[in-house]
Amino acid sequence: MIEARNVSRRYGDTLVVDDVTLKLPERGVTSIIGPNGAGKSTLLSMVSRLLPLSSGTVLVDGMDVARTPGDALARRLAILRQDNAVTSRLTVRDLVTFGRYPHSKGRPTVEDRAFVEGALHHLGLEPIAHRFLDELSGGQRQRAFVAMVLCQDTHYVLLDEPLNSLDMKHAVAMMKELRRAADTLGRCVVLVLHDLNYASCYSDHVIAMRGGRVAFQGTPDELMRPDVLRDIYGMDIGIHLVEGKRIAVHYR
Ligand SMILES: Nc1ncnc2c1ncn2[C@@H]1O[C@H](COP(=O)(O)OP(=O)(O)OP(=O)(O)O)[C@@H](O)[C@H]1O
Repeated sequence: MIEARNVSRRYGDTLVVDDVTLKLPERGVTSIIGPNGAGKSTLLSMVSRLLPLSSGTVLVDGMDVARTPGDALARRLAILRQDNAVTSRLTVRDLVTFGRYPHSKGRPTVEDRAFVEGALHHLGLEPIAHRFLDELSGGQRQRAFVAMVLCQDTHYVLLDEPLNSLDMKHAVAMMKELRRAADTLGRCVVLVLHDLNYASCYSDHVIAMRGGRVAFQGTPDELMRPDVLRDIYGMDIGIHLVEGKRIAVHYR
């Protein structure tokens, strides 16, 4: 289980994550939503130790992330960051193979290669596996980074805005792939999402942040109510039942 205890992060005098205590569900898909600047990415970065905490503790399966060796954490938790800079000339297959590093230490086995091919297949990347990352579209590159993260084969999969740059077809395919990881592989998938309808249709649990704090936690049905959404976003959002699902409409 991932547990945050009284976690805060400040920049100068500004608290951007303010005394957050929460336990993430051990399995299934959890989405973190909320307005720009609410602290979602900062929280995810602290959970994965990309960013040090100003105060508090994060435990992953009871291990304090501040004191856990990097390779031990990398075998349990993988993260997709929002800003994936491409610094060298890698092919899609090279990048995805990097995801196996915590297991292979740079010497991929037959099993590692099978994971790579599986991830390329599941993200629809086989036709472009030989292409260089700096020659791809934004959405193709995003799918390659997600494949790398899934290839790490960790129980905890944290993804900061995985739908960035994806068209509708690829966004739906991505959410179905993440649901598959949760449902058939038993993973704990945690996503930062901006689209309420993807969050509500594909998640088991939703956490909303606002002003550095957790403003809401619950099921998609509990989230998708005008009063709850007004409290989170400070705007009127209509909810309509479509094919039994609560869909948010905010183009008014
Ligand atoms: N390096 C930094 N120095 C100062 N302030 C920062 C820094 N990084 C983030 N912040 C501030 O921390 C706050 C939270 O940022 P964060 O990226 O966690 O928000 P978010 O909820 O993920 O937002 P978004 O939806 O826009 O991605 C913002 O006000 C941001 O300006």
